[in-house]
Amino acid sequence: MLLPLADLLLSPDDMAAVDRAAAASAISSYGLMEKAGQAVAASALRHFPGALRYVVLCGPGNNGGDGYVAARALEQSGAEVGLFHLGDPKKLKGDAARAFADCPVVGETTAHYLPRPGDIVIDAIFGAGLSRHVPDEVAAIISKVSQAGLPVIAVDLPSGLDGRSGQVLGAAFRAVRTVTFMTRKPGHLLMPGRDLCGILEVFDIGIPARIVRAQANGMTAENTPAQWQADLPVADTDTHKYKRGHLVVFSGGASATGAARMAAMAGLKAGAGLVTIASPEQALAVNAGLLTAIMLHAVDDETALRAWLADQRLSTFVLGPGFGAGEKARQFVLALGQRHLVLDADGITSFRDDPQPLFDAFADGPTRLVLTPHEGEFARLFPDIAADNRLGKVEKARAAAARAHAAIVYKGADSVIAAPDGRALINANAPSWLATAGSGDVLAGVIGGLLAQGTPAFEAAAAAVWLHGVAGQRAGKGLTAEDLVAHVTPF
Ligand SMILES: NC(=O)C1=CN([C@@H]2O[C@H](COP(=O)(O)OP(=O)(O)OC[C@H]3O[C@@H](n4cnc5c(N)ncnc54)[C@H](O)[C@@H]3O)[C@@H](O)[C@H]2O)[C@@H](O)CC1
Ligand SMILES: [K+]
Repeated sequence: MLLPLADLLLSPDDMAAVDRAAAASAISSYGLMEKAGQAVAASALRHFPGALRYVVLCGPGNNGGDGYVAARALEQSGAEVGLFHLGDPKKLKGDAARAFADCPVVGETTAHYLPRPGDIVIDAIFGAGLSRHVPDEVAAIISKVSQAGLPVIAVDLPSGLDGRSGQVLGAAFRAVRTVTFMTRKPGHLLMPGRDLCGILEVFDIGIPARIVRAQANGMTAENTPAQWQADLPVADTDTHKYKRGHLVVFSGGASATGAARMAAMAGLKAGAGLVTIASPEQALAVNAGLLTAIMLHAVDDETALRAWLADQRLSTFVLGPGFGAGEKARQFVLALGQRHLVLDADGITSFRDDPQPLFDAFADGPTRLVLTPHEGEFARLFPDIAADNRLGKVEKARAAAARAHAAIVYKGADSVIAAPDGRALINANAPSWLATAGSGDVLAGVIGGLLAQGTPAFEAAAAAVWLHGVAGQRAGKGLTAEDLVAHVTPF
């Protein structure tokens, strides 16, 4: 499927390839820089019309080049402009050298910048080309500007932010606005990058969409309905409940049943035709007392589970919420055969020392396993991937998905959903108050509910994360997991 251009996320390397391809197709690269710098100046004038001075900080590459164009445009608008270079501007090359030569403002070295009240700082020090920790000199300017409390407009990316991973390389500006070009980068959505960018503006500087698409690998995007809407179950009028799938949620013991009930209710609300809680005998009474629309079945051990599994209509399972980590969880998971499974929380932890049998059990055919680890659980299942500092959250989730033959929901404020084939989506609709006890149980249930209705694993996981975010927005601040369940609605 052709993803909307606005949803695509290009890594800095992809974007550099776009630049080269644009230049190779006779598009003027200086023309692009001109439009980029003009867009920055326009944004500064529009959003900060009362600035006493626009201070443009220019670095040694094309990000600095955009800054020189912006300084010229601001000067030509009649505004007061201060220009400061990092290093010797005579050493600039290519388009940046030309932008410097075309800039009428006389600048001085960044070390001489003294913040004044009323300054608006335009950060054009580093953008997509930042390749290592910022030098001390830049860290010092960042801290000077932040201590003065001045508003910062970042060109492309706040300097110090890694556009691929969203991580800070040494130190980074905290911008009130970031003006970027053509498409966003993963670092604009991943944390802490998303917070450091402030309000993001994406300007079309005129690179044809076909060039952007050809260079983007098409594999990384924001999680939006366009990615999975077509794969969601369609409610046709002659549907009966068995056609809409039978979801089973495993319950913990008598003192730990709430999580499973939350997941089961969420699965039902996401549209599963039937939902059963598989409960230990000792917890049947407490579960029965608190359930209405959800069925109950006693399952105490692996033998009972295997006998029950003769019913082929039991298509999808959720194991983890409240279940307790240990050998019983492992046995149950490995008994499921060709079924679909959402493995969450304790279920994930149960495989911490020996995950390979889990990965092997779900290796064949279309993806049947969805894993929903938060950061700690991710490190238990994929310790080497978690510890690899060269990888950002997207690359980590992608590597884990390929290894586990599973759709991965790597949870957080910036949940990443990844598929074994390399597709990855970054979710950005979750309100901060969604991080509450039981929230993960609801998410696991929604994924299960969609899987049970035949939505493919990656799409079910991505849609569920998005629906979960919407439910959180609707439930509002101070929500409990029960409120969240009440606000889950199918798309
Ligand atoms: N993507 C596009 O289509 C366009 C991009 N443009 C701009 O071009 C920028 C990318 O330009 P560049 O690739 O030149 O990259 P940058 O300008 O971000 O930085 C590269 C320069 O910084 C140096 N550098 C990198 N990390 C450093 C560190 N930690 N300490 C000291 N020096 C360091 C490099 O050696 C190089 O000289 C974008 O961010 C954007 O602002 C625009 O000019 C117009 C078009
Ligand atoms: K910048």
